Amino acid sequence: MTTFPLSLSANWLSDIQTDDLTPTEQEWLFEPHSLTAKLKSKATSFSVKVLSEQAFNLSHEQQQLLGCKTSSALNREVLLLCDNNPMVYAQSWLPNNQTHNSLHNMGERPLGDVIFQQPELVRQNIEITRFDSKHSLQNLVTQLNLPTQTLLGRRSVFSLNDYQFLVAEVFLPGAYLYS
Ligand SMILES: C=C(O[C@@H]1C=C(C(=O)O)C=C[C@H]1O)C(=O)O
Repeated sequence: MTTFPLSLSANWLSDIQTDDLTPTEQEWLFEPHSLTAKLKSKATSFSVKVLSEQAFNLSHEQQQLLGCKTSSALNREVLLLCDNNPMVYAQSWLPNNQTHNSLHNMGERPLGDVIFQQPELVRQNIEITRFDSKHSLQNLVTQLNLPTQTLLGRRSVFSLNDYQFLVAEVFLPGAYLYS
């Protein structure tokens, strides 16, 4: 039985040694625009499977990352699928805010299709990490019948005017980034 939210506890680095990454890994990890759009450009069909969407308090680290006084947030966890193959596990943290609940209850619409349409969107720096074969994330990989392997992930804080939210993405085995 999977308990959400999944832990993405890791050593997130904003200055990872890029010479440890292949050009393809760098291309995907540092993609500044919508990952949804990039995946759609590679696939015949694209879909979002919502794994969990729930009210959940931000951790102290997340509150610091977001400069957020409140801890209450909406946690959203999805799979992004290309041609019905799960490519990315994404976890977003949307602080509760009277003015910005437009990103709540997105259902199977990808966040990226909404936020990248907004000219005021600002993406702060992208942090990268690796999840080794012992990380608890591998339970999801096994449930998806995918092979255990070291996984690459990225996360960044986005701002829409004075509203900050956190998006993390983990590239699953078989993702284009590993090709
Ligand atoms: C932020 C984006 O939205 C994508 C879609 C998400 C969702 O629907 O929950 C979450 C993270 C992203 O992979 C993007 O396309 O870059």
